[in-house]
Amino acid sequence: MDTTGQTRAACLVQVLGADLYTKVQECKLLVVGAGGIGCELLKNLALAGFQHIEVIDLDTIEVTNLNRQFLFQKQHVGQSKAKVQAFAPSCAMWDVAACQSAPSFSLRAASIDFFRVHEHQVASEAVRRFNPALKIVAHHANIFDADFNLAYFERFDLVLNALDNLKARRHVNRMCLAANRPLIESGSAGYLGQVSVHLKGVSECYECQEKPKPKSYPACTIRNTPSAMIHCIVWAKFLFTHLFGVVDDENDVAPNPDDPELEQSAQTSSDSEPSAPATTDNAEARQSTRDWAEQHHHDPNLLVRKLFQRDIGMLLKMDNLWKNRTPPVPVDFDQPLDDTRDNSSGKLPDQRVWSLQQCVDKFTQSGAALRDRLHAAGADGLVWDKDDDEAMDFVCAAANLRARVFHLAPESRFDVKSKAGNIIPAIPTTNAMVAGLIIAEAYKVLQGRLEACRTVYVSRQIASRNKLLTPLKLEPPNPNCLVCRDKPMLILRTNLQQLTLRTLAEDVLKQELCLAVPEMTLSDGRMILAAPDEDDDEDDRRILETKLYPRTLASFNIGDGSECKVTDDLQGMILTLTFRQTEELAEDQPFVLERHGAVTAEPPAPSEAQPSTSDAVLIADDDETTPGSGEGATSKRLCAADEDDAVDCKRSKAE
Ligand SMILES: Nc1ncnc2c1ncn2[C@@H]1O[C@H](COP(=O)(O)OP(=O)(O)OP(=O)(O)O)[C@@H](O)[C@H]1O
Ligand SMILES: [Zn+2]
Repeated sequence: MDTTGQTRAACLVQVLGADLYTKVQECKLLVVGAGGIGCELLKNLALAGFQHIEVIDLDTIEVTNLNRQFLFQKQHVGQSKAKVQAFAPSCAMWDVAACQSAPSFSLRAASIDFFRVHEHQVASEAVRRFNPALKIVAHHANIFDADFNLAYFERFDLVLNALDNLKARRHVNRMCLAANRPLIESGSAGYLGQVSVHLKGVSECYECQEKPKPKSYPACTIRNTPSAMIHCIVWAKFLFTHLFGVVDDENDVAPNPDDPELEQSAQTSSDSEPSAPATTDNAEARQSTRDWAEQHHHDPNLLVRKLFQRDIGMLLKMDNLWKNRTPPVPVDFDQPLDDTRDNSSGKLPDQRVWSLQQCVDKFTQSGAALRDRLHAAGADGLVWDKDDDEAMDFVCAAANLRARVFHLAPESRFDVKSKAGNIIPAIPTTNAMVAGLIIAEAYKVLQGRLEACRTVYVSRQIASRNKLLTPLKLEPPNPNCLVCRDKPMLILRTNLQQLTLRTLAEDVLKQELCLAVPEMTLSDGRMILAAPDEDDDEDDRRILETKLYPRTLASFNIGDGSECKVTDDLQGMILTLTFRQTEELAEDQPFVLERHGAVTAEPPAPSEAQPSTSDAVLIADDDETTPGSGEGATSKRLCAADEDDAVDCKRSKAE
């Protein structure tokens, strides 16, 4: 077989039939995400004969992507994923000869062969002719950008998601519903994978079934009484953001004298022995760690003593906390630090557990480097990233120092990184299977064989039918879905005297409901929240931040039973929110959102064939909570997950 585009086309016509091949050629595709699945998908799309593709990805290529994102090579590190992808398949377009010469017919193996052979010729004209018709437009951008609006989505026949986070997936789902475009969703986590098809009015939308929320921990456990290494890691990440991120005292990790456990104990013991004062009279306890650090020029040598000696001393004074717990032991910096734990022999540096002295050294070295970077960054501050070595060293050292203080087993940098970065092993084979399944479903959508579309699960254990893949019929839309149901209504139960407009806008609307640019209008016509306008200047923003956001809902005359209309023009969402006054919510739960007027039809029962982990597959790699951008119902809880949703929850480089 020769390798001309013509031969390829002839083969495709034979395999697909002329009708479907024409549809494939004419189909305008949007691919969102150009990572592990996205790379495989793009290669498949090119080989499958698709000719009009736009791809959007906000990220740049990292060395850690190279082991499984085969369209990328070493020289691409630092470049836009979307742009390199757009270039690679059209230039290096699939040398069929290379495929055939591979010992087994493996396209991925062939691609590696191809790149090895043609590394310096990828742009050559000879190769270009393999698929001269393929046009890929690449956007190095965030799918939330206003440019990708309804009109943009309407330009496509089909949207394919290859994302890694819930927030972006939810957004694309809404855009596809608004534009009435079919969406094929995909995800993988280790050996598990999933592909699902979402057709407006025909099948469930991506949000018809609620997804599990990222794990969070009570703030008091994190600040005062950690009992597991993950608590120390969450603490260390908040410490990083508090010290080096945008100034926000919500992220302070200093001992918390308002721990409800202290109050309870104080009440129960009020008749007997008085509890030690919770150090509220201590000026240092009231000063934020960030202020303290700034006052001391972020001196890491002073900081390490404050955090692991003085602050621990403060915690020890809250003696009610230690009645039933082993009290922490501050690091004694005046004694030689115990260096006995050295299990390094034969292990890679990242797999070694740092000694106490090494932790202190790493803390001070990375702390000094981060301080300098903070000075250069100015008000924007730094954002934690597991692939930023200094940031990772800082978190690893701080978490391990805290672990030792609280008698917890220290962990290697490798283990801390997988927890802090919420790393889920990514297996290229699973990604390849998922990408193949996406194409199979795309063909059915193009043929209009909607009844033949399936949600397909890839599982490790061969299911009862002795197959790795479990296809399930699509479920009809959930009549209670907040997103695809007509005129959805919600009830917000909260203390209207306490809940601020900021919490409503940032935590309820943006975080919980995943709206991109929400607006709120009360039933008397007053608009209390407007989407930012291009003409908005600094003053407008300052007014929102300093005058409107801190106001309670009651101060806007919102009372029990008040209603407001919430809209999001970008996502085409309109919903009604009814406020209900309550003072009975738990301390760490400032509000509860409920569906109103829910249709009582039984939600579709999960099929037995569905792998129990299936839900997690699509979102298991998700971590949305951004310290500093509000944590929704978790505002008194601290999330294990990473900051910036989109770019975090990375998959590992393993396998
Ligand atoms: N809001 C968004 N807009 C555009 N692209 C996004 C958005 N959110 C996530 N993505 C992209 O989706 C892709 C998902 O790919 P994948 O799950 O393989 O993660 P990865 O970032 O490539 O891998 P790793 O996390 O291990 O570095 C990423 O390239 C990411 O940049
Ligand atoms: Zn729905």
